[in-house]
Amino acid sequence: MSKARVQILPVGHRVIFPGTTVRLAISNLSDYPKGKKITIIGILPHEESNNKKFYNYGTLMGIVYDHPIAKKENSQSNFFNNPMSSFSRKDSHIFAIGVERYKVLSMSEEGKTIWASIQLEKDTSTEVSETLIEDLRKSGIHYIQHVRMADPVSRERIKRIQDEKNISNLGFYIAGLLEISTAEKQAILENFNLEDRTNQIIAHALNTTAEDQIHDEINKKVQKILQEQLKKTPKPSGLPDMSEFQRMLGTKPSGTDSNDFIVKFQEKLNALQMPESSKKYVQGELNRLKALQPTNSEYNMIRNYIETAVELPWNTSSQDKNDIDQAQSQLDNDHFGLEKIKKRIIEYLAVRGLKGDMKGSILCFTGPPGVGKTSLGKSIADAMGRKFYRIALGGVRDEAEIRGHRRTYIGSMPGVFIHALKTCGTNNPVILLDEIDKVGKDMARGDPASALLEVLDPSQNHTFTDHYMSIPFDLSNILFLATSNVIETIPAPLRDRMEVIELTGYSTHEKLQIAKRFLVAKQVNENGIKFELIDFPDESLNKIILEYTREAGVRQLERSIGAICRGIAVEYSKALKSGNDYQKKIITNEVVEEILGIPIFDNDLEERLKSPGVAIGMAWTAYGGKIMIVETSKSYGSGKLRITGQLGDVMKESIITAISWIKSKFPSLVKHDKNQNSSEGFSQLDIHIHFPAAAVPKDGPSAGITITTALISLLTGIKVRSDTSMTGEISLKGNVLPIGGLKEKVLGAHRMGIKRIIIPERNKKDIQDIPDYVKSELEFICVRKIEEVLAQALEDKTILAKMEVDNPKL
Ligand SMILES: Nc1ncnc2c1ncn2[C@@H]1O[C@H](COP(=O)(O)OP(=O)(O)OP(=O)(O)O)[C@@H](O)[C@H]1O
Repeated sequence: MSKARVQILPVGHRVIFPGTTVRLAISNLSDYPKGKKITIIGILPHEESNNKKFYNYGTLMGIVYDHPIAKKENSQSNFFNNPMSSFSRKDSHIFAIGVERYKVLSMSEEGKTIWASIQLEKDTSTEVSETLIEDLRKSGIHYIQHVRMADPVSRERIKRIQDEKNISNLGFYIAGLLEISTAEKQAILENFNLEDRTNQIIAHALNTTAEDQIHDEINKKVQKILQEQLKKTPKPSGLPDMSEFQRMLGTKPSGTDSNDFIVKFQEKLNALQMPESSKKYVQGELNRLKALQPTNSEYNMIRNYIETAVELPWNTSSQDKNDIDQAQSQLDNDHFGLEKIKKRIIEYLAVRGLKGDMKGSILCFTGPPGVGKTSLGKSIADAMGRKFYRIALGGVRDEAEIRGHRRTYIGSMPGVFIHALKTCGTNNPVILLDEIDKVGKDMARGDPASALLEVLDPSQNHTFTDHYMSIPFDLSNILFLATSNVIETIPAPLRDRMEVIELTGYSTHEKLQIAKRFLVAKQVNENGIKFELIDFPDESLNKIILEYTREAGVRQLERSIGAICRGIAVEYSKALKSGNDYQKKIITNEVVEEILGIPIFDNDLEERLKSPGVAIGMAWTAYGGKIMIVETSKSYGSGKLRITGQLGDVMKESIITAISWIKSKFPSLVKHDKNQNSSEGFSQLDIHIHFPAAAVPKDGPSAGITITTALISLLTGIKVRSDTSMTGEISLKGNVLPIGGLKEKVLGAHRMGIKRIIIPERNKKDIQDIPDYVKSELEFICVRKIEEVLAQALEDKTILAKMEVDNPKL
């Protein structure tokens, strides 16, 4: 092997092959003058990861004057005959053509120039079959046609590939075109077995083509070439494994896992008991999958489809328990109280069990958050021995989320019901449609409510066809339940399909029982503490209920108990680590404050009603009933009325009505001291009426009597009782008119420690809906006229006598 000493031109991450021409940027052109002796340079690329480290093999280049692409073949053949015959220079670039590969023996730096003593290297084996040469040409042309076709010189390149007689140069030429990494190109350069290298180049050319997502047909050609290759050439050592190419191409040979899943799909499909027409459809898709190349854009989509289809529980169901006693004890074990609701659930389950189908209305648990709607659903599933799945409907705006996307859509998926069935693995789960009142109606993307209706309709749902699946699936074995916060916003056709079961908020007493019997145990367990090591006395649980939560349900209460348990868990694990004994921890009020911080709510109504002009009303909200304080104030002025607290129009009208009534009934009260003789009344005063929690919008007529009472209290200076709350609309004549949502309002007031409740006489009948333990702790005062309200609510009843004196005729 001939040795030489040459100047080295570092070329970064470029690998230049023998036989290829390149344009190189040169920093100092004068180093390469025409006719100067240095005419050969060594090109040595850096290793990709490290700019300082050169590869050991490079290509010896001759600098050429006439650019071979411009000067066509003559110059090139001249050059091959005599590399030093022609040189080119142009601006700060030179053109150079690769001649021979070399190995670096040693390197040295002299000033800015790098020198290396090198040894030229030739192929150790030069034997290649005609077919391999043909395959090389085909793969090169194929690569250009499908990856580099946009290049303006692609036709010349194809011609060159067709014409090149020197197989080594042909391979290097193709390798030079490939968009592969420096390391991969360098590996080709350093391969001195011609046949091996040729195979290597073919593999890269085909692999890159496949990566570029070319058409199916081309893949088939690729596959054919590879198969021929496999048959004709015994695998030389060092040649990458063909199956590896095929893996890269995504065309795995048989016997590998890509075929395994097809075989598995087929087996599963054969075993499935599903309608014949559906089976045929899935079989059709499976046949398509078998014929497709994995690189085809549809391949994965069809694969996912078949996977879903064969995994759906076409014929798998869980055995119903149908044991009413067991169902009753399951419900009792999971929930405190809720007797009426449990009774209705048991009836429902008994009827379902006898009829043997799931047709009939759907139970919809309605009520404030955290009152156990979801957990009742779970208990029902457990009682029946069925799987449970919750679908959060809140915010579903797109029909496709229910009915699935058509498969033409990229990233398409089945709808929530098919997904639920696949997850459950049985075709008769209990599916809870959570927050059915929040199902949006968005005309732009279909109507999810009507899609839902189809799912729930027993006359249609046995052939529910999800758009993604395209084949019907029988949903009639599913037991549907629903939850909602309010009934009013459930789309009417859906509401008609449901039997509404109302859950009201819990009283303080009930919350305490729920906490003691369920929540503490649950949280202690979830936080890894031993039950014997923690004691929650009633007093501290009550503290949490009253001072840290203000809710109808028990969600926040459960969270607070959880937070305390976590605090104790930290102490406990520290003690364990240091080997100390851990004494049973009693959660005193102090511990509660230590962990939860200072109390969030002060429930001292007495304090708030210390001055006249404040009265307690009651409001109904989707989150449960609550008390609503009305505050009023007066100042010298000109009859201005200011109302704050985000009130709706109806509520504002109540204020006007209240003022009119006061003006007509109480002329002397509204006269201001400053001008005793004026008959203008309010005209001497500015009145401000405020409803705290200003950020929450409020509306409705039921605050009428509360506003009137607050104003009378303000004008007379007589305080309103702090143990009394009220609700009722007021008419201009001072009649108290009935209101809605009494039960929730009363429960809300009861939670806040109210003892007396003033309600319209015509709402008396609603008292029966209020649980007995709440009734037993409350005094209900039913009224017809506002005068009765005042007599009951104000601390001093003499106001009534004053009214009569003031205006006996009215
Ligand atoms: N009566 C009860 N007895 C025992 N635990 C209860 C009772 N009511 C509620 N819980 C518990 O309170 C927590 C909250 O209940 P759940 O999640 O079922 O409320 P929800 O009414 O479904 O609320 P949302 O409307 O926000 O979904 C659960 O841990 C549940 O077990």
